Amino acid sequence: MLGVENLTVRYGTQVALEDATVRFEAGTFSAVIGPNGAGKSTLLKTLVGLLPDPAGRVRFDPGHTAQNCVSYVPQQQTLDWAFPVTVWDVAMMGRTGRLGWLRWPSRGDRERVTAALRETGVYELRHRHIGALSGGQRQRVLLARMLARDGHLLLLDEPLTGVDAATQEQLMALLRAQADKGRAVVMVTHDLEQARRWCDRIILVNRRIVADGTPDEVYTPRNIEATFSASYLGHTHAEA
Ligand SMILES: Nc1ncnc2c1ncn2[C@@H]1O[C@H](COP(=O)(O)OP(=O)(O)OP(=O)(O)O)[C@@H](O)[C@H]1O
Repeated sequence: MLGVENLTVRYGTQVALEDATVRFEAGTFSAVIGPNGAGKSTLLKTLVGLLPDPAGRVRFDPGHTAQNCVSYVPQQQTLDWAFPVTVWDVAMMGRTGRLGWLRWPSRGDRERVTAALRETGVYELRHRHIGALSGGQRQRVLLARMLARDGHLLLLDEPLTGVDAATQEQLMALLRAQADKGRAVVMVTHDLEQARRWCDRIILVNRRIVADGTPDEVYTPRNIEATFSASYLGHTHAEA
């Protein structure tokens, strides 16, 4: 459905991602896993068109574009939760593409948003200001916006962060169901165990793609060490 070929992304002189080739298929739930600074968010942002791709390494199947098929859920902490809008407004952005009334929502839009808010369990909170939500509720609202958009490819950057165990289970089941309905779901996560339980496919990243396959294929001591060891040592020194 969508892939990158030999993708290298630099911020100035720093290489965030090097020679990455990966393809995401319909009906599959993939986890992108790696240490802090490994280039995971960079991969998602390139797929969704938020970073320039001068070499044209992002490839969609015919008829698909980032605009018509991708739903992207950024990291929660990158958003401005003080913005004066309600839960309903944010979910409606999934339909209209923006806040405000530049495009008046149709009845179909309102029905889709209602269904998405019910599916994620925040319909009762629809009139509430987004600043007055807990971390888990915020994540549900972002998922509602994603569902309302009806994309074929769902990209989520650390959806489990700041979410309690019971809510994590619900979110994972919801994403699994989306993949089972034929969507391609891609989640960045630090949680190796949740990824093993719910995902078909694991992609280990540490500036390069270290491994790509089923959890059993990918979770070998050698791959885990190649992905995490150097960075963990680096963090330990930095924090000491
Ligand atoms: N806008 C930017 N300008 C400069 N450097 C950046 C920018 N965004 C990311 N980087 C750097 O690129 C590298 C990869 O960052 P990225 O956010 O993709 O990592 P990540 O794997 O998502 O990390 P984390 O798990 O901490 O969210 C890091 O070294 C980061 O400091």
